[in-house]
Amino acid sequence: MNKESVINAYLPTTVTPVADSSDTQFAPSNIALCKYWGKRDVELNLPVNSSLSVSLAHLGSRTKVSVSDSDQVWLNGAQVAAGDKFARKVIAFIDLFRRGTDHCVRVETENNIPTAAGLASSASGFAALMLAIDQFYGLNLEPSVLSAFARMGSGSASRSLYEGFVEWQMGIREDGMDSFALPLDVRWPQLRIGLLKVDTGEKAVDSRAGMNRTVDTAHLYQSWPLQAAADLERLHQAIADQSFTCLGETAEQNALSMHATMIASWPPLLYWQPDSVAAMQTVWQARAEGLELYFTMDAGPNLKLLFTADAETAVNQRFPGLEVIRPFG
Ligand SMILES: Nc1ncnc2c1ncn2[C@@H]1O[C@H](COP(=O)(O)OP(=O)(O)OP(=O)(O)O)[C@@H](O)[C@H]1O
Ligand SMILES: C[C@@](O)(CCOP(=O)(O)OP(=O)(O)O)CC(=O)O
Repeated sequence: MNKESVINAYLPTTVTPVADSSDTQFAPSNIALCKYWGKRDVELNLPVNSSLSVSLAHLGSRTKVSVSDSDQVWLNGAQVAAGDKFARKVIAFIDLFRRGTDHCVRVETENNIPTAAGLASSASGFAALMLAIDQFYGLNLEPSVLSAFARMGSGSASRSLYEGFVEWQMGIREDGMDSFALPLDVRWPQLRIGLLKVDTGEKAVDSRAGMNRTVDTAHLYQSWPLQAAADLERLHQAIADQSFTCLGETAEQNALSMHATMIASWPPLLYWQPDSVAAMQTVWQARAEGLELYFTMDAGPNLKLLFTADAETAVNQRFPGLEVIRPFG
């Protein structure tokens, strides 16, 4: 099944831009505590496993779509060349929705997180774009449909439609319309996330290519779906009990297990840099000294530290200048 045929079933045959649709739409970035790693359908971004994330509050993408004389994509105030991969992906996504009409669009987007550095810019980017498209064409789609459509842009974008804890159910349908995310009705005001930026340059192998390479070449990947299912269950329990130890241990082991499958692929994929490993060792040393501090990492060299409000001063002493996010305000 392709994206067009899935979307056709949910949209009118032609869509027209709404006259005064000039609002900018915001979507937060998110960091998975149980990762999405591997697809059962590459075209629709249908995952092998369900995943669970926490959104990064004010960090994310702001996007606006308007009518223009030519198709244009602007990122952080600069026009992106039409042939650039970034622009091509954005316009290809717009094309899924503007069938039957001949207008051109100007897409303006701002990321207040580094782009393509393993800090989940694709998640907030496609979620904000989906919200902007929904408004631009006056579609008024339900959140679950917005999430499923955003997933076709980038899997992790399905979770960036919401604040707080979010679960993306893998679903079983062939068209993937049961594969969308929903927020968890639980808050954890003491939770803190520290962004430890080791390198914010664009990574050589993006998540999509890294994920496909792992599924195709790593025998170790066979153990991943079981690990992810068990971790998801443990995270639900940890969140229900507000047990930070269980949350931190599960998230860290989940991230390291994902990285183990990457390292076991061919050619090998190692997103870590020496400073990433040094930071992990500092976290482990801090824990050995009694500080409740854990980390998670996506497909990149940067760490996201997990801790609670009472540990903030001690964490800052070990990681001076750390950018700290309060996901629940
Ligand atoms: N504001 C945005 N609007 C639309 N698309 C975006 C936006 N920001 C990023 N993207 C898309 O996301 C891609 C980067 O995704 P990639 O998965 O490589 O990195 P990441 O999302 O930063 O890292 P990860 O998903 O591993 O945490 C960009 O090349 C672009 O296609
Ligand atoms: C490691 C991850 O960040 C992978 C994210 O992958 P993407 O959502 O960027 O992949 P595509 O669906 O191919 O666009 C884990 C996660 O966010 O769950």
